[in-house]
Amino acid sequence: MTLRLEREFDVIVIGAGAVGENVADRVVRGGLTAVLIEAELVGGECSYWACMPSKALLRPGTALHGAQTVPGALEAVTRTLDVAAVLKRRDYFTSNWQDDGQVKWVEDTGIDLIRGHGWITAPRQVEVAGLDGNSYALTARHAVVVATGSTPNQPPVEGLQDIEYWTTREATSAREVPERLAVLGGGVAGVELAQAYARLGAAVTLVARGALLGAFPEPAAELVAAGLRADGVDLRLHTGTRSVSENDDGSLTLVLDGGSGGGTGASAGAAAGASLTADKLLVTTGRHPALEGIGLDSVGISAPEGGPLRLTTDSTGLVHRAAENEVSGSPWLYAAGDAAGRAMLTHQGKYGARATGDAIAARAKGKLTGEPAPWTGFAQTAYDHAVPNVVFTDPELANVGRTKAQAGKDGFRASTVELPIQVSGSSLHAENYEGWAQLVIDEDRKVLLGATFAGPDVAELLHAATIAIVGEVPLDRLWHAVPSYPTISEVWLRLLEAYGL
Ligand SMILES: Cc1cc2nc3c(=O)[nH]c(=O)nc-3n(C[C@H](O)[C@H](O)[C@H](O)COP(=O)(O)OP(=O)(O)OC[C@H]3O[C@@H](n4cnc5c(N)ncnc54)[C@H](O)[C@@H]3O)c2cc1C
Ligand SMILES: NC(=O)c1ccc[n+]([C@@H]2O[C@H](COP(=O)([O-])OP(=O)(O)OC[C@H]3O[C@@H](n4cnc5c(N)ncnc54)[C@H](O)[C@@H]3O)[C@@H](O)[C@H]2O)c1
Repeated sequence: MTLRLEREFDVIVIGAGAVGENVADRVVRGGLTAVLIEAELVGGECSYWACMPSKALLRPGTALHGAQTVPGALEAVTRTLDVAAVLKRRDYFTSNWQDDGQVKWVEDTGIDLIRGHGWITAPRQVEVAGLDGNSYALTARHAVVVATGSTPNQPPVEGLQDIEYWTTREATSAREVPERLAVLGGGVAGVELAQAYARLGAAVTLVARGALLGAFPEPAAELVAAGLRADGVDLRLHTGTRSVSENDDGSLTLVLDGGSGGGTGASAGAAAGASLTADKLLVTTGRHPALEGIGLDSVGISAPEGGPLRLTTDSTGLVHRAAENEVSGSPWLYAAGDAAGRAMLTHQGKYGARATGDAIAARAKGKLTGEPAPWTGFAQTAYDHAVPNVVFTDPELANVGRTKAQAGKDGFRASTVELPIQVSGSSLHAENYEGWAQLVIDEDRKVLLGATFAGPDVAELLHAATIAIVGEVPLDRLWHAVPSYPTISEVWLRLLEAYGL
């Protein structure tokens, strides 16, 4: 029998990904009740089809290659990757796509969970079509949080809608390695998965309409491109994809628009009019916030004429323009994580979630009115200054804060200092270590605005830069932060010397 159940909570969170979980955790810590609504697996994309499985697929190849770059260890490497063992370890990190562990955490934390699809019907009202067959009419005493994540973009390639292709979900959960894999899109997901599959034995071709990793400084992206090429990835850059069709044997043929043909490294083009045949096609052309079908129109939020449906939020995650959401009255609608459409990264989404959860609890208790001051616990100030990004390829690319171009656009008088990474630590780390580092400096305040590192195992260097940017540490004080000898961090000293200290 189907039941209609009416229930009331302080806070309703739609979406139990990493971000929704963190919002709910913080409001419960703040003394409120919370319910998570989840249509699929508790833990969301990151745990099952994104961060965890993709990194589990990449790490064994990086470890093996790392050993191969150190004489003494190199001689001990006698085999290639054990594909079955790699996939088994990936399955372990995704808990075999079972969410019991995360559900237990939710229960132990004192958060309620309703499995089903949720949508907003009016201010503070949420309807859920429960997976148990029941329907739920929920009322939020204080807040509703949209933490519904994001959805892959489908590029306008003729024939794509008629074939079965891989999104990152299929690529991160595959049980077999295809013989030939075509990857469409030269962003973060594309390069990571291209390298993972190349190292697992697939013949990989990556087609990108622009440069590889175009959002990052070119010398850093060039190093990643060289790493992919060394693994046999065929990079077709500055190359459009006109159409795709399925052949009688089930393989797929892509007709390419042809590239510029010019350039080297991360920006080399493909021959015009080329085609390529593969067994699987992975499409990684970006993602957009998952906001369709969640009832935003019922509270006055709809897509602008001819444009996509997007939310804008204040520094606590409060959604602008939602009915009855004005800060001076009683705000109730928030968005966090990928759904909020800022940086689509787990760590950044969770940071936002902590601030949103704390702000909701503080407002409920009358401890917060209006917008909080920057850098207080309720404000997501770091989104504007220091979003850390790591591309987990081999070599790695790690970047935080502003590039020089972004700094200029934001009105800073910025300069850069950059160097190849050639320090005692790096030469001990690997034979022929190749890396690159750049600092972006605010010339008026003499503090860091951004930093980029590329090279084997540089990801762990990034947090030092994040701390320096968030702390607005003056360069002449940074001079006293002495890097240990011999580590790759010695590049910090070299960069400051090159700047003139
Ligand atoms: C291949 C890949 C690799 C990545 N690797 C990294 C990485 O290494 N590091 C990193 O920081 N980021 C990485 N990301 C990004 C990261 O996965 C996302 O930023 C993160 O998952 C966002 O978390 P979220 O909670 O906002 O959304 P999600 O994890 O997508 O969770 C949203 C949840 O809401 C549920 N939901 C949606 N609509 C409804 C509804 N109406 N009712 C009920 N439930 C609903 C969904 O089922 C889902 O479980 C990667 C992304 C991809 C695609
Ligand atoms: N290590 C990590 O943190 C990590 C790893 C993977 C994904 N992610 C996140 O997941 C999100 C999605 O990753 P992604 O790589 O799909 O997005 P992305 O935005 O990084 O890259 C998308 C790429 O697709 C290209 N593209 C867009 N439209 C196209 C079209 N019509 N035809 C051809 N190419 C087109 C873009 O030029 C770009 O190179 C990103 O926000 C990223 O931050 C993070």
